[in-house]
Amino acid sequence: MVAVHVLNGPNLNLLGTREPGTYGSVTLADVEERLKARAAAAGVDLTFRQTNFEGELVTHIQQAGLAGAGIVINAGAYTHTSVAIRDAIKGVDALAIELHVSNVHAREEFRHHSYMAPVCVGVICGFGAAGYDLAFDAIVPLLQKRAAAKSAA
Ligand SMILES: O=C1C[C@@](O)(C(=O)O)C[C@@H](O)[C@@H]1O
Repeated sequence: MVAVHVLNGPNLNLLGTREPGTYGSVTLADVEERLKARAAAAGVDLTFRQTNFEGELVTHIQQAGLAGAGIVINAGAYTHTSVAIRDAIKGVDALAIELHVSNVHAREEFRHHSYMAPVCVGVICGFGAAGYDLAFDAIVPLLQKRAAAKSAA
């Protein structure tokens, strides 16, 4: 069974009430519930986490990567500031997708740069909370392919 860890960084616990014009009205609990149903239907082991602390997010990445899980990560503002988060993804050789609810490229200049993007498989942004579903649908076949290649080796 493939495993996916959906990791959320600072302020994402406020999704649904925080700047609704930018982030929409869907809450993180709504997203978690939807993804859990999706994962159960697809036979995927899903872990869903949120933290406001950079070091804790690093630990969550390490735990996911070392367990061989794929990572969907919305690191929030740490995307634009954190070398530690990039190093964690790289350090455990994680298969990761960077996710943003908003289109960061249509926003302030400081949101255009991501420390994580070069160590992720790809980036999904600008599709609102539906981006979580898109990322889940994108990462599962990659993990299945990786698992099949490992068992054939
Ligand atoms: O906290 C966030 C949320 C965000 O990651 C998004 O999901 O659109 C975009 C970031 O720039 C911002 O700091």
